[in-house]
Amino acid sequence: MSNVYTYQQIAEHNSVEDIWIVVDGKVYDVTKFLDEHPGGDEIILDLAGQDASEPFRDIGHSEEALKVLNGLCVGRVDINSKPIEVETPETSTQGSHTTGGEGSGKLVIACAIVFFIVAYYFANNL
Ligand code: HEM
Repeated sequence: MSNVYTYQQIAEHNSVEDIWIVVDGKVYDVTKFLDEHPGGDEIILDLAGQDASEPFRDIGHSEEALKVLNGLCVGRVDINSKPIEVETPETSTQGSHTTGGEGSGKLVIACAIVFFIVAYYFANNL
């Protein structure tokens, strides 16, 4: 595999539709493998467009995993390029903005006010 890519070029492949990762100086297109990954897609998405050598090794992937990885190779990293910060893609489970906490806080205050009004009413009428 003779294609050589800089970290800048690799970082551009960081969306769910097009995702590359680096393992030990080689570049892998994991787009199609994402759904099949036994460790889940999120874990790979977090490393989209970046060097995943350490996390990949830390998991202790099997020989079988290494074979799959080999089949996904699209080139190698330009040795003169330096790793850069990459924004990881949003997934459907992230980024949901709930206002439930704030809403229930207001409800507690409203209940407390009602409680004190009722208590005041009874205290003055008994
Ligand atoms: C393209 C790269 C990758 C390939 C081809 C791959 C392949 C596999 C395969 C085949 C397994 C099943 C167990 C085994 O055979 O070792 C597996 C499990 C796993 N992988 Fe990956 N993996 C990749 C990248 C990663 C990365 C970057 C991480 C994260 C940091 C990761 C985390 C995991 C975890 C946590 C499991 C364990 C799942 C379990 O046993 O519950 N993988 N992977």
